[in-house]
Parts: sequence; structure tokens; C-alpha cells
Amino acid sequence: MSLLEIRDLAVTYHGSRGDIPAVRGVDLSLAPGETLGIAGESGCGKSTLALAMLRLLPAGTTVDGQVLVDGEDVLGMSWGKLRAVRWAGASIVFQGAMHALNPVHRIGRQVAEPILVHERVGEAVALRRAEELLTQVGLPAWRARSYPHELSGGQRQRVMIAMALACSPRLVIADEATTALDVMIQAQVLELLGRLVAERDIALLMISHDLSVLSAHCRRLAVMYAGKVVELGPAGSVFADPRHPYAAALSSAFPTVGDLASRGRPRGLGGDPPDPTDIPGGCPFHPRCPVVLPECPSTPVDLWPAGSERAAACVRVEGYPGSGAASAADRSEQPADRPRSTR
Ligand SMILES: Nc1ncnc2c1ncn2[C@@H]1O[C@H](COP(=O)(O)OP(=O)(O)OP(=O)(O)O)[C@@H](O)[C@H]1O
Repeated sequence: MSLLEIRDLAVTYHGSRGDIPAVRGVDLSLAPGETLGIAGESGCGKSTLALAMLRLLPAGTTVDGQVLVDGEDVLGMSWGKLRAVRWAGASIVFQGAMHALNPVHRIGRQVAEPILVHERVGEAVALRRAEELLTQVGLPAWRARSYPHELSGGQRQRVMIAMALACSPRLVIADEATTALDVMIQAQVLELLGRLVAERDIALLMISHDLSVLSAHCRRLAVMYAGKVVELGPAGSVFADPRHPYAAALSSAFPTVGDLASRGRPRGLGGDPPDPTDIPGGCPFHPRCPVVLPECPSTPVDLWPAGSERAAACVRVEGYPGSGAASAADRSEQPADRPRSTR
């Protein structure tokens, strides 16, 4: 059985601009110990998806679908049960640890807090466990007596990871967990997170706008656009040989050193993601798509099998239903500046 099963999840905020459909029917699953990356530009719904999974969205937000953790629907469960799931089942690491940590409490107490709340142990035991966790994330045990302002950004993010692991969850959600850190520290913290989840057989759902970071740390990748998953597959294949033109654009925006040597500077993607209150019909990516076909504005797109363990929501995927208007020649045509296949 999957550890996490998201079925047809849809989230609509109700703001001053009207209804904002931030997530529009997402299906994803994660096996125990598996790593899945979620990529996409700012505003495509990644954080909303993460918040919905643990019911952390603002009151009044409409959420439809199911989020099954170990077969139980988080969206329908009692608050008591939800509290247990939030730390022991699945925990979340956000970016911006300075704001998440309480400035007036010592680090040790904050890491011990979820242990005290969720497990029947005394304060001394919880504090000892907190010190152990700090050493596991590469901080000396004496840091338990420090306050958040005495730590660097990278150290604080390590504390957040220690907190997320405190109650031995089976799933960790890392939402842009290292984006605010400089590149060297980011690499260290990501490596640490990857090692800890692998050692403990924890499933990891990592959210980032950076496809190259995700492909280095995750086995599978989901690329989101305008509230939907538009490509899903093994990370290496999605990064190196994307099937959806949007995934291809993201991939070329985050080249590897080898890519730079062979292809020169990365090319950006023109235009902006659509306003969620006014999402284009057919494929929502069509106004920005470099390989758009005449049928794209009118053909609804959903994920369609696109190779081993792969799926993409594009009419160019072989056998895509309702895409008969495109000739075989159209389909094989690639723009000169796009080196990667979007078949
Ligand atoms: N509390 C909220 N109320 C109204 N609209 C919101 C709220 N939170 C997010 N949105 C809108 O929902 C859409 C998706 O936002 P979300 O933060 O999930 O995207 P994201 O991909 O995580 O982007 P980022 O990386 O910038 O956080 C955006 O259009 C955003 O403006």
C-alpha cells in the first residue's frame, strides 16, 4: 500500500480577487521510503498542495479530493487523529526557519516540544532526545541551550530538520527548505536531509522551483503548472529527456555543468504563468509553449502514459486522445533552440 495517496485534490482560495483555484485535480502517490520532488514556477500551487496535505490551509479555503496517509483520509479525520498524523505520520520543513522558531525559547526545548506532546516521556528524556537529534543533524549537543538568534541560517534550518524528525515520521515534506540559504550550505543541508531520510527509510516529498536540485535528491519528479501535474516520471529521465514542453523549459533553465559546456547559456521561458483566476482553456501552457499546435487551445490535457513509469499532459505525447489534428510531421518538429525531446 502507498504511504501517501493524493486523489483528485483541488484547492480553491476565496480572496478579494474572487475564487483562486490554486490546485486543480492532482493525483500523486508515494511509497514508504520513496523520494518525490515537486517542481514548478512560483504560483503553480506547490505550497498549497503541501499545506493541504496536512490541513494547514487558512480557514474558509475549499478543499476537495482525498489525501490518504496509510490509507486514512487526512481531510476527513478528527482533530485528535490529525494531531498525531502531523508529527508521527508526516512532518513538514518550511523555508525561513527564523520565523518558524520561537525566538524566546532555547533550541533544545523547541526540538523536545513535539516529543513531549506526542509521546509519554518526561522532560529530561525529551531534552536528551533533542540533543541526540541535534548531533544527528551535525550540531553540537550544547546548541540545545542556544537561542535561535545565536545560530546561522544553515544551523537554524538543521534545527528545523531535527524537529521534523523528532517523532520519527514516515513522511517528511520539505517545502523550499533550503531556498533561503547560500548554495554551499544549501547543498550540505540537502545532503544531510537525504541521508537521514534514507537511513530511517522515511519517504520524502521535496518541493522546489529548482529542477536540478530535485533531480539530484529525488527518485521521481512531478512538474506542476497552473495547479496541475503536467509531467511525472523518474527524476533522471524527466530532467534529461522531458516529455512536456514546460518541463523542457524548466530543465533548460537549470542546466548541469555538462549542459553549459555543450549548449552554452540557458534560455529562459518567455511570459508568466497564468493568473489563477483566468486560466487559458485547453492546455493552460499553450500561450507560452514554443511548440504549440493548432489544437492546443481547445484540447483538454491530462496526464497520459509517456514511456516507462512516465506520464505527461501534452497532446504531443504519442497516442494522446483528441490530438488527431497534428500531422506526424508536426509532432516530430522541434524548435531549433530546444535541444531536448518533448515527444
Ligand atoms: N492564502 C491565500 N489566499 C489567496 N490566494 C493564495 C493564498 N496562498 C496562495 N494563494 C495563491 O494560490 C496560487 C498558488 O500559490 P502557491 O503558494 O501554492 O504556489 P507555489 O508554487 O508554492 O509558489 P511559491 O513558490 O511562490 O510559494 C498563487 O496564485 C497564490 O497567489
